[in-house]
Amino acid sequence: MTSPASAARRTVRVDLGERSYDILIGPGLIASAGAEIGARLKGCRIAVVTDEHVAPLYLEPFLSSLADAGIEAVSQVLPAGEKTKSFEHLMTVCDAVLGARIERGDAVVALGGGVIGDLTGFAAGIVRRGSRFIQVPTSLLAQVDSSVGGKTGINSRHGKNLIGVFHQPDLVLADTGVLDTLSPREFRAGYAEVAKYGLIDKPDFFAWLEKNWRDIFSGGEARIEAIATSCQAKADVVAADERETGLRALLNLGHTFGHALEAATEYDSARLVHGEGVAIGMVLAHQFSARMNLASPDDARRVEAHLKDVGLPVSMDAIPGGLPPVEVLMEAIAQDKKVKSGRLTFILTRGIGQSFVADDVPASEVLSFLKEKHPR
Ligand SMILES: NC(=O)c1ccc[n+]([C@@H]2O[C@H](COP(=O)([O-])OP(=O)(O)OC[C@H]3O[C@@H](n4cnc5c(N)ncnc54)[C@H](O)[C@@H]3O)[C@@H](O)[C@H]2O)c1
Ligand SMILES: O=C(O)C(=O)C[C@@H](O)[C@H](O)[C@H](O)COP(=O)(O)O
Ligand SMILES: [Zn+2]
Repeated sequence: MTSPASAARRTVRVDLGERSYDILIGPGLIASAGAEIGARLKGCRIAVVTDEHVAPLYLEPFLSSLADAGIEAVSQVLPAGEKTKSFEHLMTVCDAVLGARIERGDAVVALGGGVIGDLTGFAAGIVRRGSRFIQVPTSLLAQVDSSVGGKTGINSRHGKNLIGVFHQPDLVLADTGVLDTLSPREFRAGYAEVAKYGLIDKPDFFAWLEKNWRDIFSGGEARIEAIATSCQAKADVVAADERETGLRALLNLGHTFGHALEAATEYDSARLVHGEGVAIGMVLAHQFSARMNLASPDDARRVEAHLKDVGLPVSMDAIPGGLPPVEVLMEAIAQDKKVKSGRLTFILTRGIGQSFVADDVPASEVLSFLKEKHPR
């Protein structure tokens, strides 16, 4: 794969019939948000939801871009971090949207990372039985993954993302300029989801990442190329299987283990964030595939080496503060949304870029594998 000639704005279309939408990718999109939104959603008012880290950096520029385009807006700022994906904050967002008399034809905007996107999208999906929704993702993770595809929701004490709806956005504005203020830890976490697309079914993209990841971290054309490639990969899967009846489950590579680890660390972002859980989960998925004689252990070592190179955690013992016993992880795994008739479904692999959906994975095998890997 070669780098593009210029870092100009890119557009990826998510093809879903009457619910199709564009993902605009490039620098300066917050400054031109008013014009982009005004051109598509004529005469709408807007409720913007953001978090306390993003608000001081980007709320005012976003609101003034709307004001310049003659769009009236209200805003709601929430605490940052995974714990915000809760009923309490869902209620706050619904109250703010209704209190501002945002109508169905108006729009609810998520300005922030995946936490704000998932929560706000859920609120937009249920307020007035479905309101228009715009994603303005500000983290790498949100730009390459969570802002696309319409999965929205909150966490439950029974597990991650267990309460939510599918609700597609009408537009995604991914301003790549804002990624310069993201912490290195959060940038790395988002990178795990970028690498995921290579590991699912794009071995050439994974090899390109192994070579070019430093350029992605430092910004410029390689970063935009990686974001656009990721969005296109996700858009293709979502267009083929919007509601995860089959193929879309591939996007869950590393997530069955990762979500169990997030639940086990009580969604404490100081200990583990989603992308870190996915990084550890993808290494575990490759190691488990090797243990089941589906793939070579060399592939698992290659995945581990690359994620370690970029500075991501690659094993459970990298999680600070210890973990509950394996049986607790197994309980979270049993609540995974891919479980069918009580049988576990995992995304396993035959090698780099050869992932597949494995139904009916024996729980006993998973348990003994996790016992080997658990730091105790
Ligand atoms: N719906 C989906 O398809 C999907 C896909 C992947 C992940 N997710 C969800 O997304 C969430 C993780 O998203 P995330 O990694 O963006 O976490 P996040 O929303 O917590 O954002 C990470 C941190 O970065 C801060 N931040 C965001 N943008 C910033 C910027 N430009 N400058 C400075 N700070 C900034 C945030 O305030 C936060 O502290 C998880 O809840 C995960 O389950 C959903
Ligand atoms: O969009 C999807 O489909 C995904 O699985 C993307 C994942 O990266 C994301 O973390 C998603 O929220 C997980 O979905 P879930 O259904 O396992 O909760
Ligand atoms: Zn994810």
